Amino acid sequence: MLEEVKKSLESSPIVKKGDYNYFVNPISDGVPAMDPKMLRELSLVVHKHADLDIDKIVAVEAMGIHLATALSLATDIPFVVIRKRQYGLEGEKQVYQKTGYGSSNLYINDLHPGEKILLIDDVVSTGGTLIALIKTLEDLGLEIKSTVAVIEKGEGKEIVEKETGVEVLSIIKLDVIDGKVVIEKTIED
Ligand SMILES: O=P(O)(O)OC[C@H]1O[C@H](OP(=O)(O)OP(=O)(O)O)[C@H](O)[C@@H]1O
Ligand code: HPA
Repeated sequence: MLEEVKKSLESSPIVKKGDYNYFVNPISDGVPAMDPKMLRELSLVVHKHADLDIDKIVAVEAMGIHLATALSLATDIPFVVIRKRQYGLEGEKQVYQKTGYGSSNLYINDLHPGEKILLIDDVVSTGGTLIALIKTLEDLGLEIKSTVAVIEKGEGKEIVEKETGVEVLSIIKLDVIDGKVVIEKTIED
């Protein structure tokens, strides 16, 4: 399992965003094109390891959406997207997100106290995004049954777990070393 995913990640080009070494890959960017086999495989692995006793899958825009869609199709569980767009709907909650190379506001809609959720995103790196979201979702009274970051870059998972007390399920751990993606482990190893 995950051999194609590992190969694809290892061949990711690295681009600089300021000082930040940003890898470009189908999972995290949709560039180059995603092989559906790879997406199916990732969805299967999440399916196997995550707690799916949930009401909703919650995707983070933009690059959690395809992962949530694949999981939703495989499980028949509905998904909702935490958007970068503000709608001004009643109950909409704004969250400030800061990453290693930028920041923006995120907007939470259609999540209600007591609902059980799986939160999914493509990458955890500085942890800024997941920390802000987990804290807000808990304040809103949501029960986070699983938090999935398909790719764990550097110390992202530990940072989030230390700051929130919530476990992060990561499928592949990697780092960017000397201008290359180095895979450190996968959940299947
Ligand atoms: O752990 P962090 O340092 O917070 O980084 C992780 C976040 O960065 C990326 O999002 P980005 O804001 O680039 O948006 P995108 O999904 O629209 O590419 C990624 O999709 C995560 O949401
Ligand atoms: O290096 C990265 N590549 C793609 N997406 C990301 N999100 C945070 N860091 C990265």
